[in-house]
Amino acid sequence: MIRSEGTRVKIPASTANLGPGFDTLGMALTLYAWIEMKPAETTLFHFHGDNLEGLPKDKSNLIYKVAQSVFAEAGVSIPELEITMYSDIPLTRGLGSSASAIVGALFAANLLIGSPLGLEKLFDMATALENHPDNVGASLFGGIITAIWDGFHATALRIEPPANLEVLVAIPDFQLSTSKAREVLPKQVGMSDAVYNISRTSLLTAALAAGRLDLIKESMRDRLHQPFRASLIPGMARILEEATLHGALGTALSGAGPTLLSLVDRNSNQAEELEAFLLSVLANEGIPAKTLLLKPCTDGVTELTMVKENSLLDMIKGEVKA
Ligand SMILES: Nc1ncnc2c1ncn2[C@@H]1O[C@H](COP(=O)(O)OP(=O)(O)OP(=O)(O)O)[C@@H](O)[C@H]1O
Ligand SMILES: N[C@@H](CCO)C(=O)O
Repeated sequence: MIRSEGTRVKIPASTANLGPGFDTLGMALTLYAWIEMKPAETTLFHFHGDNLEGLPKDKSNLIYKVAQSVFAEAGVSIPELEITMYSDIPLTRGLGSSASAIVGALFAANLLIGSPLGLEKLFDMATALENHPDNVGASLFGGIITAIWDGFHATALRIEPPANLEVLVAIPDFQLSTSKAREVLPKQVGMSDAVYNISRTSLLTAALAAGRLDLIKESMRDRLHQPFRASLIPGMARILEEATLHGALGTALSGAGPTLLSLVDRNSNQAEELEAFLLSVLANEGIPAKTLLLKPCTDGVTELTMVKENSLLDMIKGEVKA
């Protein structure tokens, strides 16, 4: 059954890796994108906000293509779609914009045809498109996720974020694509570096599950990707080294960067000092940046109730950041 009135969904941004958990750990964040999808006579896009500028508005768009993959999987034909989107998630900055588009498109398209595909199937499809499960798992399930991918199936376990955890992100004013940030990584790693990361990923996962914020500082360190990516983000090495002196529980590159992410204890009252430190280090390198104080988002992608008289923009007016 096709819903002719269309569907609306809200998708959280995400951060990936959390330092050592390369391609494994993800966390949903309280920063969102919204997608409305309807069957139409001719394919049409309405993009709102600064974060979608330059994206294609034809059938080559990722959201259109992902929606068609859902219809093909379910044996349904809806060749023309009207797609409306608003996003507060900056593009190509390490906050999971591509994962939010993929998860939103999969979820909205599946709802449009009566949800024949289960969440686990959508997770496999999302991971196959993104190539790793960390961002898409967080946007799909919410909270903190630890995930694996065998090339066909993704498996994730969701962890409830500690109640006092906040997330300060410093978003540099330049884009860095995931593909470019993966090109600088080595093809092989040494055993001692692998052990360094496995042990920290395990400790960090257990610390987050147990609410042991005191263990975050040491367990967020990484040797598999951040040292190689540091050359792409001036100021990053100093921030990773010194942010804990300014109130961070731990700091990491968010996803493939260039955003830098610090975990903060809400009760520490040090977010302002940390924000000033992050901005001054980046400014010293000649990089303008902005900061956002976010929380882990406990919900994954959600369906919004369609109210015909209310456009998507009317509906989300009170919620958007920009
Ligand atoms: N709403 C959208 N519509 C179409 N394409 C999109 C949309 N959002 C993101 N994309 C595509 O995803 C690309 C960004 O993906 P990329 O993986 O490089 O960065 P990111 O997802 O923002 O960061 P990270 O994966 O490090 O968290 C954009 O250049 C664009 O091609
Ligand atoms: N785990 C991925 C996240 C970015 O998409 C990476 O670090 O390349």
